[in-house]
Amino acid sequence: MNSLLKGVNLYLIAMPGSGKTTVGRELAKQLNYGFVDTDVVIEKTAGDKPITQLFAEFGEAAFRELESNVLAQVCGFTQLVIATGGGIILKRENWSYLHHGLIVWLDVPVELIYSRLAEDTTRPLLQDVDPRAKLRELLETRQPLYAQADLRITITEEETPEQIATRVIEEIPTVLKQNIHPPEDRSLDKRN
Ligand SMILES: Nc1ncnc2c1ncn2[C@@H]1O[C@H](COP(=O)(O)OP(=O)(O)O)[C@@H](O)[C@H]1O
Ligand SMILES: O=C(O)C1=C[C@@H](OP(=O)(O)O)[C@@H](O)[C@H](O)C1
Ligand SMILES: [Mg+2]
Repeated sequence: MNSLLKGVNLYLIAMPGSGKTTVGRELAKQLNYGFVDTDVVIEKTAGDKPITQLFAEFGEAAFRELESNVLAQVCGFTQLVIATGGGIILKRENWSYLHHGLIVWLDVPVELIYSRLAEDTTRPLLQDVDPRAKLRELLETRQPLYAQADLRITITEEETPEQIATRVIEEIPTVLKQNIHPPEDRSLDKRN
């Protein structure tokens, strides 16, 4: 699979709590790829400030700016699995970066996300009086955007991160895009 992908990055998109970070780490291991989590890079860039603090101090718009900057940097590298933040799909400019690689949507039912994140305080957008309703509301706006992924992986409750990663890898050949060039081809593009 690694040779079939030829270094092309995988970008995981999905609702918060869908397992982008967890499955992404496992995917990288199975593919012998590097792993990057855009949220972690954002926190480091901001001097090790947690995402919740960045939202509280500077607001969501400032966070989104940082997120786009990080994505732009990361997509210059190859052989990476990139776990994005759930809202990365909101900005049109981000799609031009995501399309440098193969985009995978981890489609997880709201109820399963809710059960996973019930005790979690690290997702500022879900610190709501009714997090279940908030999740539904977020999904309603975002679903058409997530649906623009190259590959949709519908996830059930029983699957471990390892099993999901294996399934992603098995499905990649069905969607390898003609227009995705392995990194070594990019210089040829410039000459033509
Ligand atoms: N396949 C899975 N089975 C059980 N728990 C999972 C699975 N994937 C993720 N989780 C758990 O769900 C929570 C959210 O996962 P995370 O990887 O942080 O999601 P995201 O990065 O999409 O927000 C974490 O507590 C994680 O351990
Ligand atoms: O859905 C969102 O808008 C967000 C998701 C979070 O990442 P995860 O999807 O990894 O939870 C993080 O980027 C931030 O809290 C905003
Ligand atoms: Mg994450």
